[in-house]
Amino acid sequence: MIQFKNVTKRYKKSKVLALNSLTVDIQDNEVVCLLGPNGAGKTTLIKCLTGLILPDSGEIYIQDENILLTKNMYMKDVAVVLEGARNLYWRATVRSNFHYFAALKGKKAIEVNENIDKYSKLFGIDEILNRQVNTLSLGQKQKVAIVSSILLEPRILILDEPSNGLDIDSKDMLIKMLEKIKKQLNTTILIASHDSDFIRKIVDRVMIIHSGEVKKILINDNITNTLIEEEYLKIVSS
Ligand SMILES: Nc1ncnc2c1ncn2[C@@H]1O[C@H](COP(=O)(O)OP(=O)(O)OP(=O)(O)O)[C@@H](O)[C@H]1O
Repeated sequence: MIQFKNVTKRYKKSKVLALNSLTVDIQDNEVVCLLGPNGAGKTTLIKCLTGLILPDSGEIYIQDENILLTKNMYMKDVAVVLEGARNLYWRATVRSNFHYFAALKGKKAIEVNENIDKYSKLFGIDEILNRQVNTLSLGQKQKVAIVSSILLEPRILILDEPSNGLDIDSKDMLIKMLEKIKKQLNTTILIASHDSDFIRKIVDRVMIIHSGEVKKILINDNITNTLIEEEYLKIVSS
């Protein structure tokens, strides 16, 4: 379980209170969407969870371990896929990217080759392993970015606007891919997205964030686009 307990972050330069005593739990193997307007605090929350910034106060737990005290949890357990596959080197091949990012987490090529084969086959990218990333379509890049992030089988996967720019087929492919990751790797998946149609097809819960607080949690029990949008507008305009 991931637990945010009274997490507060005020940026010194802008003096903006980006997280305001935010408290929320995310269960193991759950797919959760963070939905909120620009400036709501979604990226700040993700940055705190990945160790890129430290909150001013509060606690963040992964499996009962306070990660603000034991920073080694970040590298091992949390993987992030940035928007637009920005976490790939576009001039390198797919395989070189996999080796490079595994090396950053302390793994030699020989230690990840088995997982490269396994996950490339599972997600249908084995044919493009030797292609340079900049020759791939956006949908293929997104697949590669996700496979790169799960090679070391993280406990938590965070995706920032993963459906941006994808056509209907590629979005369906992404949904199937995330379902497989959830099922086969038991990963907890956190998605920041504004795409309500994509969200309703994949998530267990939607957390609506505004002014650095979780204002509402919707459980995905036959949730509709309209319901997500209505609840969102109610909170944003209140
Ligand atoms: N490095 C920074 N320095 C100063 N202020 C910042 C910084 N990063 C974010 N902020 C401010 O903190 C608030 C929350 O920003 P954050 O990026 O977390 O929002 P967000 O919900 O991710 O927005 P978006 O949907 O636009 O990405 C905003 O008012 C933003 O201007």
